[in-house]
Amino acid sequence: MSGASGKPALRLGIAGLGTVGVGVLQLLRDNAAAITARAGRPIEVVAVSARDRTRDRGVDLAGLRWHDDAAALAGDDGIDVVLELIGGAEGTARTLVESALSRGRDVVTANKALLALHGAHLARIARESGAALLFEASVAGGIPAIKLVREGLAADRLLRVGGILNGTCNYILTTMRDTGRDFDDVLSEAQALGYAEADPSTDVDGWDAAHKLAILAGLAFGQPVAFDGLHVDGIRAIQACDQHFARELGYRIKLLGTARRTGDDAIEAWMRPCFVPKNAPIAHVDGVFNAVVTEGAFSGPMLIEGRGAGAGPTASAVVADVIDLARGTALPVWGVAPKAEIACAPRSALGGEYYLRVIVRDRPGVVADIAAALRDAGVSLRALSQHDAAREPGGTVPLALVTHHTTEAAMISVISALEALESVVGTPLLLKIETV
Ligand SMILES: NC(=O)C1=CN([C@@H]2O[C@H](COP(=O)(O)OP(=O)(O)OC[C@H]3O[C@@H](n4cnc5c(N)ncnc54)[C@H](OP(=O)(O)O)[C@@H]3O)[C@@H](O)[C@H]2O)C=CC1
Ligand SMILES: N[C@@H](CCO)C(=O)O
Repeated sequence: MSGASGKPALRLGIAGLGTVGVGVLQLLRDNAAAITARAGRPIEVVAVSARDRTRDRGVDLAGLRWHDDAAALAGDDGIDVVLELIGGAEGTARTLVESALSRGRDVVTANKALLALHGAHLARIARESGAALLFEASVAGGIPAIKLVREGLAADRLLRVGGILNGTCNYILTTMRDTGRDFDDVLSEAQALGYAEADPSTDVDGWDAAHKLAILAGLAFGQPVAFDGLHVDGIRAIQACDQHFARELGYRIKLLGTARRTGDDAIEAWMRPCFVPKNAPIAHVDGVFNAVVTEGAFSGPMLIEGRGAGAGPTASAVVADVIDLARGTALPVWGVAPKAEIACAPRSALGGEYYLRVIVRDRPGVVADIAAALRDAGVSLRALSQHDAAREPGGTVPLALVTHHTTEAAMISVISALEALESVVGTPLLLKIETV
């Protein structure tokens, strides 16, 4: 088939017919005329694959070739572009993408784990074969984060990228803040509402957001980031008392990612819950919303907020990539010719102001012991607060400490010293204070 332009249709093969795959089919059908006009040619789905052929997916699959083995889409010569919408850094998704790229077939994917862990390798395959690999949907769903960093800011020297990159965590932290409820309780609600997976660890332990941060950092700094050096903390340790202290001290708690240039060939990158000043724009990105933050030497600071997940927003990003391919626009994976991976600074090299929450047995001398641990590590205190209403029947009570600027190495040594004290219960919680 060819369109009014006389150009042949771009033929798609879709692997994965879940939330995103079905969303793409629906978007391509519902918005076909506008998409054809923008792409300059028709876009046609010709083949699909998923695990269960018999499942009713609420979309009409009549006339589409079905592949039981998704990896076979890579060798289907009736396809111009493979859409990998299965997920996972290994297994069928990886095999399919590698195989399609090495045959010179263009690939569009929403798979952040695959890009974060194997992006350098995939970029090499794509470069050798001349295939394009596009992944707009892999970061922050419907927000055009990749286009912002790789194209919109292509002329700039980016100093920092990051943001709130996981809607599940942002929903949980926002609900904990607004209701005073505990993490486990709100997580169960998020699962019931379909925001969090039955196994929520990829989201709540910070990995999903860290994958997205690694991709943004790779684009911002023009070379893939060695993912195993990225410092990742999730939100499981946040308690209702931490939300209380945040409010009292003038902050909000956000799972925040930052990758920052620290030298010509050096970056720091971390994904962790942080205190952010309550008046900062990012403090008001709430619920399931995501925000992408950039800071350029020329463009200055920027924040874009939007929906980071769901069928519609994610499909919009996937199809935008398809339109680019239909127009003949495709850039190198990391925006420049492939380079070696860049390492992140170790955690001990990080620094800043910190919030430290300690559960203590409330008796004379406890604060003196804590002050001694801070003194011994050379850490200066800015504020101290006790949450008396949260006193447990056994006499334990949460204490919050806010430090002046110090090193993370010093805070790690403070925590070790505190854990050795008989008057300290459990593991203290350390959160970075980030002024974004
Ligand atoms: N959901 C979202 O909001 C977002 C998702 N993404 C990413 O998009 C991708 C897809 O996510 P999502 O749609 O939510 O996932 P789903 O779990 O909803 O769907 C996954 C699909 O992949 C199919 N599948 C699984 N294993 C295989 C296999 N071995 N061979 C063929 N098909 C297989 C499943 O088949 P079957 O249906 O038969 O079981 C299912 O149709 C992931 O990389 C995800 O991280 C990115 C941004 C947002
Ligand atoms: N699970 C992710 C969406 C997929 O990227 C989130 O909660 O933001």
